[in-house]
Amino acid sequence: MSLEIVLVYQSLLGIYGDQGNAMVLAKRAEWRDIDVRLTQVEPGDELPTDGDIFVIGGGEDGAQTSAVEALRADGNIYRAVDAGAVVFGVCAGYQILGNSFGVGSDDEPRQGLGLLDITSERGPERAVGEILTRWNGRTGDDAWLTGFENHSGYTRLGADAEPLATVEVGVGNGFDGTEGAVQGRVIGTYPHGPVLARNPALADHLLEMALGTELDRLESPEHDILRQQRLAAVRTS
Ligand SMILES: NC(=O)CC[C@H](N)C(=O)O
Repeated sequence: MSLEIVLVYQSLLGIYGDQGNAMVLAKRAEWRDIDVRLTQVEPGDELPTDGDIFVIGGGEDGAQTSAVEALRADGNIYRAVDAGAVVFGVCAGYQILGNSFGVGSDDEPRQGLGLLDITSERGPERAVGEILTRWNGRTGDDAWLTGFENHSGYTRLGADAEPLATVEVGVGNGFDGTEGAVQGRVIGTYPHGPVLARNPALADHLLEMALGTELDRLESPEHDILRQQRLAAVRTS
């Protein structure tokens, strides 16, 4: 089995450490003896149309506008999604996957990529802090998702997108107690952390979607302890 992970536009969307999501995906695949290639693309480079998982991170309002313009001009993200790629966007990377986002200096809605049926606009107050959600459709300990959020934009879901999770602590999408969105193989979420380091089951879910096969669980007691610490911290905050 082989897998290409594509880390998109670190120069624009690299300030929240979400590149760690690409590293977590690569490591968890490697630990299972999957042949992994991690490709970084910057504005001006063409995105590979045959990438398996595209990872997009958080960034500032202006940078996310530049990123969406470059991605639209490139166009290959659409070809990759049509070919079955998984796309995972965090915060600004989540908002730009939607139909529009209005979080710039003038709050004017900017056109998104339209890969998720969501719209984002400035919320009543900036959401900053630890977030705890329950992953919809999952049970057990893996269903708890933790991270930290830091965003002004709040997000409404349209009919074609399903929420990823339900908020227990924090703001998430902001309007209705939901967090993140899923539409086919495109997933967006607000938490940083990196979120896939905090929530390995979500990382494995992306790998399984991309590979089209179920993966064996990886035993990692250190990660389990770290995860329990993060869960305890947010529950008592
Ligand atoms: N952390 C982020 O990526 C922030 C995204 C966006 N600029 C907002 O404030 O909503």
